Amino acid sequence: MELALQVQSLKVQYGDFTALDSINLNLQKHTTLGLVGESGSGKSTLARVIAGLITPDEGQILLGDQQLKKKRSREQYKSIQMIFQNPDASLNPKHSIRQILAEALLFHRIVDRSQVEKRSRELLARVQLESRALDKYPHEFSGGQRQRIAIARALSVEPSLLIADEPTSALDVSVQRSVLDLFSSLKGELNLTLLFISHDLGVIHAISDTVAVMRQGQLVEISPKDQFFRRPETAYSQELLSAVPKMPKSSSLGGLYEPTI
Ligand SMILES: Nc1ncnc2c1ncn2[C@@H]1O[C@H](COP(=O)(O)OP(=O)(O)OP(=O)(O)O)[C@@H](O)[C@H]1O
Repeated sequence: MELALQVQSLKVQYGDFTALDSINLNLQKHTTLGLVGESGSGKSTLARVIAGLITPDEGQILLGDQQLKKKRSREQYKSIQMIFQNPDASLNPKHSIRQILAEALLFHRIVDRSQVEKRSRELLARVQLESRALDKYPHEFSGGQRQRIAIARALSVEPSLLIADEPTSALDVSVQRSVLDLFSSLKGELNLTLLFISHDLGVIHAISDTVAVMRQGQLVEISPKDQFFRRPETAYSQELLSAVPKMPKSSSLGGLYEPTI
């Protein structure tokens, strides 16, 4: 299997504090890596370094076989897109959805001007929104709809890696499931390579092929999903799993996972 991403000996300091320490990680193309770990363990920092929003103090990142330099090219920035917990982080409130999508499509030269409208409609259909959304502004949508628009914007530039950092945790419980289902269907339809961060092990179980566990700035386990949920390698992973309450299968996202230990 081909690698989409390689992270090698990555280190990030915030002043004297080491937020990431000796991180090594490979991500296979067209697979989903679920990243878990307690609050403050460094998950968002790792996501931001990979997306090029933070410069690491040491180590390197390869996208495909290309090493990403400190100053990335426009093409390299485009290739890694990020979905944030709060969709407003990537949606300009002063721009209509038509402008938001057109800007991304044209800036990265994905299509020429004559194709923008058609492609924008297709993108909205992908995230299960109607074309009339194009004339509206972000504040006219619910949180779940705004997250769908942020997903459409990220997909518009055809990234080779999509990073989703807690993309459902700011949403009402009632819409979390539908946004998660959208990720699952996009994953299949578009053959996405996805780095998915969540503190919710039910969500991680539903979406991941591989699970990576962070603790205090280090990666302490990387295992195939089934192995992680059946026989976690470390005592820390076991602790995370045993903290999940048992729920009936149909009750909620948490019910997607029933602990077996
Ligand atoms: N800009 C910053 N300056 C200083 N310290 C920071 C900065 N950003 C994050 N940190 C610290 O680095 C550590 C890792 O933070 P990070 O946000 O990566 O963790 P996380 O695992 O994503 O946490 P959460 O699940 O709560 O989002 C935390 O201790 C945090 O307080």
